[in-house]
Amino acid sequence: MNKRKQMSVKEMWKFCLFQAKGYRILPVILVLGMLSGASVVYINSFLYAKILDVLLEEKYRQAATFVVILVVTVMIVSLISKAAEQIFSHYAEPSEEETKKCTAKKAFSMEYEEIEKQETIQKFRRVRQAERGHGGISEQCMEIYKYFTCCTEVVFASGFVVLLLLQSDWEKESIFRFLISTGVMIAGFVFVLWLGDKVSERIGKETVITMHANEKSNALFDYLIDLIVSEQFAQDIRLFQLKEYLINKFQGDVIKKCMELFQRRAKVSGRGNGTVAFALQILAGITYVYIAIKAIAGSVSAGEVLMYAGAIITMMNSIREMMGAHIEIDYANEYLKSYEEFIHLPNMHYVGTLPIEKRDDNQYELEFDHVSFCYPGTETYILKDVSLKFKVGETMALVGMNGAGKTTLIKLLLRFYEPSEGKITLNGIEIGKYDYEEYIKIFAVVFQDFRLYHFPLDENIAGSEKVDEKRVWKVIRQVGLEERVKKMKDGIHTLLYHETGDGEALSGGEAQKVAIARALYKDAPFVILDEPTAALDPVAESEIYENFNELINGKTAIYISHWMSSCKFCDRIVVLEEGTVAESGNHQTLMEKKGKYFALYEAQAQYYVKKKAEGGESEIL
Ligand SMILES: Nc1ncnc2c1ncn2[C@@H]1O[C@H](COP(=O)(O)OP(=O)(O)OP(=O)(O)O)[C@@H](O)[C@H]1O
Repeated sequence: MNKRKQMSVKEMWKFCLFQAKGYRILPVILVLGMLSGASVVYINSFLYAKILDVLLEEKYRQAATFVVILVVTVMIVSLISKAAEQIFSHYAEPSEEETKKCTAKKAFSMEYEEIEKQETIQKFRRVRQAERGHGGISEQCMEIYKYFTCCTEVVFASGFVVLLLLQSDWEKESIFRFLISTGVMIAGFVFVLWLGDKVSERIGKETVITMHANEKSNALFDYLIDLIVSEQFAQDIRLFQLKEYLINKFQGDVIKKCMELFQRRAKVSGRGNGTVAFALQILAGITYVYIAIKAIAGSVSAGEVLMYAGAIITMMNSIREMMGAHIEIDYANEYLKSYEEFIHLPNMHYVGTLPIEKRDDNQYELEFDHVSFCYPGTETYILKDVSLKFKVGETMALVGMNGAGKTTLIKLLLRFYEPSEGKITLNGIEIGKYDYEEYIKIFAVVFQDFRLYHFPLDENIAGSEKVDEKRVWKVIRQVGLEERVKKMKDGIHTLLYHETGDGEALSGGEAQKVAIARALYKDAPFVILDEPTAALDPVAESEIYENFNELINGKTAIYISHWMSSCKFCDRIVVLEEGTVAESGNHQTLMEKKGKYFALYEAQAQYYVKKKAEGGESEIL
């Protein structure tokens, strides 16, 4: 494993200042909080010592005065410390939400190709994992705040130790003994601080290893939990009796390995913390002996014994807390690195800036010019030297066997991927040169594996919370869903499905109609329908075909289907075979040609033949 770079104190300070951007008061709050938080204990120790000393001297009035000073000072300083902490966390908290929003924004705006990559998924998981556990940005702020407070406490405690060392009665104590004991104490402190740093680094390393392993196991856990609540899988799990199989996955290797790492981390942490605690205890012992010697020699009073002992205990706690904070900071630092990396992942194809010319006549011409393509990381060409022109206002059917490359061709058109060879142009300009957001607006697409969101129906159709209700009703009517929607409990505002509340479920065909309605609502000049009627009943399907021209309303339409009779209404049919254009023409010419299209049509027709005149064509019902 590479040596990780720990966050230095300077970096921590810079981080706090970075967070304070826009809140100029924050560094002042930080310093005030640090000083007040660290001083409370020492004010206590100091004044207790004073009270004890004057009580022993039977100066009760003076003792009462010290008590009042103690109460008032501690109250004021504690209030300042708590207020500073609150203000700091108040400003740090929103930054957490901000990072979540930024992560989601980045993830949603990433190219499809990037989202498919394991590497990206892993980076995203890392960010999510850190957001879910420790390591968020606000937590980082609070840990740094805590770390600085502990450091200040240690500095104050060191001041007390120096005070203790200097409080010598030189007539009774030899300079030699003073130097030896001072040397031992300083060496002890330096050693404990060094040991604490090493141990926190080691535990930090283990934490990060565990965290990385936990990403995998969390991903698996999330998936398994999704399976439990998914209606889609609920049937299969019961029908195929997958209960045992899935329960075993909860105890699978990935999860076991993660548990082992958690145990190992606990061991390392237990051992490390134990060692530091032991070293601290020895150091405290030495210091107590030192204080006792001084007390016996009469160099320090009873109250001062109490004060120094209190300071030593506080310092031990501060060192322990400092270590804990350092581990958390280190861990959160790893998260922040992942976050930075993720947010700054470059966008590959979205670099184009040309605006799309707004045309009322929809004269947009798309062309595939000798396009070949293989998916990233593979060597098999899925499309080979495809040249195609999409004529304005034309309806074109794309047919071919499974895996012929039909959907791939559409994905290239939508810039989900870039062609490996050749180019795709819009009105003569390569599509990559256009601004992506504008480019994608000219397409309304229904994919075969479309998804509806578990949000209200109208928002699903409009793709926004701002809904033009008239238009929603229009497209609902066009796809034949009007009666169904009228029966829904909140009409077009009805929540779909159950994931985000008590929604209404749709049948597969109804969902497909909503997906088509969504495409129609977009009112884009290009309509792409990939197997748009696969889930529709025969009546709904024939209605869609009969009204197809009305539905697309003179737009350019690309239509993928395995149902050959539904291609007949298209102006042009393109047959893809193993990634190449095998044939192109209208139904009549292709049937007369008796080539691939004819073979596909006839293969289907034999089951649904209406009539077959001698030597003539069959007609699929
Ligand atoms: N993301 C991907 N990475 C690698 N290969 C892929 C990817 N997506 C699809 N393929 C491969 O590309 C080939 C063509 O797939 P495509 O989905 O374009 O076919 P299709 O003609 O639409 O098929 P169908 O009629 O079954 O929908 C398939 O062999 C498939 O395995």
